[in-house]
Amino acid sequence: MNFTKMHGLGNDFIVIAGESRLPDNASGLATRYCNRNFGVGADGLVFILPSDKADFLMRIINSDGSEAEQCGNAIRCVAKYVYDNGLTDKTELAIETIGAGAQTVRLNVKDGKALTVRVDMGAPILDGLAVPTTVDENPVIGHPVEVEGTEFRFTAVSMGNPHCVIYVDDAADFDLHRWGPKLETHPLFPKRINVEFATVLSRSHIDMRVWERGAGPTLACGTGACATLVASVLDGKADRSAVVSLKGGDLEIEWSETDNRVYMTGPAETVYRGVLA
Ligand SMILES: N[C@@H](CCC[C@H](N)C(=O)O)C(=O)O
Repeated sequence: MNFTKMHGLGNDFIVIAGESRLPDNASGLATRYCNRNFGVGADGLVFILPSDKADFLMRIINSDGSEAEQCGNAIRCVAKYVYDNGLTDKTELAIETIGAGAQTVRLNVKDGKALTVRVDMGAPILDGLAVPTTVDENPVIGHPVEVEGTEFRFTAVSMGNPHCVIYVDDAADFDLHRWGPKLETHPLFPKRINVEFATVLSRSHIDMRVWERGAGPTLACGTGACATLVASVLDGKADRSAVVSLKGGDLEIEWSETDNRVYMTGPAETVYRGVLA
C-alpha cells in the first residue's frame, strides 16, 4: 500500500488513496502504522475513497484503531492531496465524511499546489444527548464534571464528532496528560469525547490545547478549534470570528450568523511518500 505522510498544523496522518473501500483490517493497520516507535507514526490513518454523494469520501481511523466521524485537519489534507495529485482539477469540491455529511472545501492554490483550505464544517450540534453526553439539556453550557475530587465545567459541542470545551487559566501550561484521559473516558460521555482546554485571550483570539479521543495529545484539532469557538460564543466570551491558536499553529474559525455553519481555514502540508511493508 502506497501512503503519503501529511499534516495540518502538526496533527499528522498517514494518507492512503486508491482503495475502492475501507479495508477490513483498517483498525489493525491504524494501530500498527500510527505507532511512533514500531510504525510510521501518526495521529490517524486516513483513507480517500470513492463517494456516490460527493467528489470523494474520507474515512479516518484514530491511532488507537477507533473510527472517528470527522476530522478537520485531515479534511484539509485530503483536499490538498486530491488536488496536488491530479485526482481533481476543481478548487472547490465536496468531501463526504461519515459524521458530518458532505462538506464543501475551497482551496487557495499557488503555483499549482494547494496552500490553505477553507472548509464548510457544517452546523454545530448542541443538544446534549445528541453530542452525545448523558446531559439532557440543549445547549449544555458550563455543566459540572468531577474527576478525582476536582470539578471542571464543560460546554458540549458536536461537529460530527463529540467535544467538550473547558476553560482554564493557562491552556498552554495545562497538564493534559493528567486530566485528558480521565475526561475522555468519563461516564458523562457515552462515546468518549475530545477534550479542549481553552483560554480566551481576547474576543477574537483563543488559545487551546487538546486531548483527542483515540489519539491523546495532538498538536492541533480542527473540529476541536471549531467546537471551542462555538462554545466561546455560547459562553459569551468571544465574537463569531476568531483565531484559535493551537500548539502547532493557528486556525481561523467563523461561526456564521447567516447560515449557522462553521467555517475553518488553515494549512495542509505533504511531508513524504512511502510504501507500507
Ligand atoms: N484531529 C481531528 C479530529 C480527529 C478525530 C478525533 N480524534 C475523534 O475521535 O473524534 C481534527 O482535526 O478535527
